[in-house]
Amino acid sequence: MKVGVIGAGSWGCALAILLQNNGCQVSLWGHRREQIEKMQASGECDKLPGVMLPKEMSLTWDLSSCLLGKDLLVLAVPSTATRETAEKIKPYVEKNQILCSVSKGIEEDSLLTQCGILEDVLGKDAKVGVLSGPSHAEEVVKGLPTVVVAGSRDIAVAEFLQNAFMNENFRVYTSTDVTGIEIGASLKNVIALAAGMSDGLGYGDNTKAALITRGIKEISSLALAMGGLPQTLSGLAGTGDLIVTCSSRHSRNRKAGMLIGQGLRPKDAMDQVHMVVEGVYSAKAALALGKKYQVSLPIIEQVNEVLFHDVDPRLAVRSLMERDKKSEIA
Ligand SMILES: NC(=O)c1ccc[n+]([C@@H]2O[C@H](COP(=O)([O-])OP(=O)(O)OC[C@H]3O[C@@H](n4cnc5c(N)ncnc54)[C@H](O)[C@@H]3O)[C@@H](O)[C@H]2O)c1
Ligand SMILES: O=P(O)(O)OC[C@H](O)CO
Repeated sequence: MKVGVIGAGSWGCALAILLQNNGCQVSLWGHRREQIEKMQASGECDKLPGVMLPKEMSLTWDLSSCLLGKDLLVLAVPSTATRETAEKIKPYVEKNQILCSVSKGIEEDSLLTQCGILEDVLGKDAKVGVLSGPSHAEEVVKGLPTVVVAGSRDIAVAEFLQNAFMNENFRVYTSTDVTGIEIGASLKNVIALAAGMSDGLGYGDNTKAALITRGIKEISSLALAMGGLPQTLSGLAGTGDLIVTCSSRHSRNRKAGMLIGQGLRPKDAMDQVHMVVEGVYSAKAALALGKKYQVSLPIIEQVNEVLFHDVDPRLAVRSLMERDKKSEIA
C-alpha cells in the first residue's frame, strides 16, 4: 500500500513510522523545507527527538510527490491548518483515494470538525475517515500497546483504515460514528486544559477525577445532541482519550493548562510547550456548539473565561464548585 502522510509533526511522524513498519510505502510531507531538510540530514523526527525515521521512508516538502499515486492520504497537520492543507491537496486528490484525518479540533468559524472541513473542501463524495483515541505519539513510537478507533460513514473506509494501521501493538476498532469520534477528540483537549489547570493550582486526584467525570458528561451531552452514539463517548475516542489526555505527562493540553494554573498567561504557556495545544483553538467553537445545540458546558465555559477573559483559574474552579445544587441523574 502506498501512503502519503501530510504533516511531519510528532503525530505525522509516529504514524508514518508505524505505516512504514506495517509494510506500507510511505512518503512524509512537511510544509517547511528547512524542517524537512533538517530531518533528512538527521534522520530523526524534529518533534520527537531521538526517534529515527525508517531509511526506506521518503521525506519531502514537495506536496505533489507525497500525494500522487497513493492509496491512502493521512492528514496530520494542526487543526488550524486543515482547511488550507485541504485546499492545497485538492488538485491532486484522485477519485478513489482514501483520506484519513488524524487531527483533533473544531474550526472556529464554521464549527466543522476535521472530516467536515475535508468534505467541505474536497466534496461530499470524498472517501473520508478519521483515526482517533488515547494515542500519545511518544508511546506509539515505542510500540507501547495502544488502542484507537477508525471511523467513517462508509464502513468499508473504516475497515480499510483498520487494515492499514493495525498491528500487534496498535489495535484498531471500526465505527461509523464520525460525529461522536470527532466531538470526543476535539472537546477532550478543552477539558484537559482544565485538568492541567487543576494540577497547576495544586489541587488533587479527587479534583482530577471530578473534572474527567463531569467533563465526559459535557462532551457526551453535546455529541449526542449532534447525533453521536453513547457507545462512542464511553469508548476510546471519548472516555479513553479524555482519561489519557487529562492524566498523561505527554499531553500538551494538560501541560499548557498546568502552566496556566501556575500563573502563566495562555500564550506564554503555549509558547513554553513548543507543540500544538489544540484545546485552545477548539475552546470557543466548543462553546458555540453548546449554544447552538442548547447544551450546558460549564467546564468548557470556564476554560474559555480563563483563556480569553483573564479570569483567574482559581476563581473559575470556585465558580464551578458554587453552581446551583443539581441532581446527577436529572
Ligand atoms: N502528538 C500526538 O501525540 C497526537 C496524537 C493524536 C492526535 N494528534 C493530533 O495531530 C495533529 C497534529 O499535531 P502534532 O501533535 O503532530 O503537532 P506537533 O506540535 O507535534 O507538530 C506540529 C507540526 O505542524 C506543522 N505545521 C504548523 N503549521 C502548519 C501549517 N500551516 N501547515 C502544515 N503544517 C504545519 C509544524 O511544522 C509541525 O511539524 C493535532 O490535531 C493533534 O491533536 C496528536
Ligand atoms: O498531547 P495532546 O494533549 O494534544 O494529546 C495527544 C493525543 O490526542 C492523545 O490521545
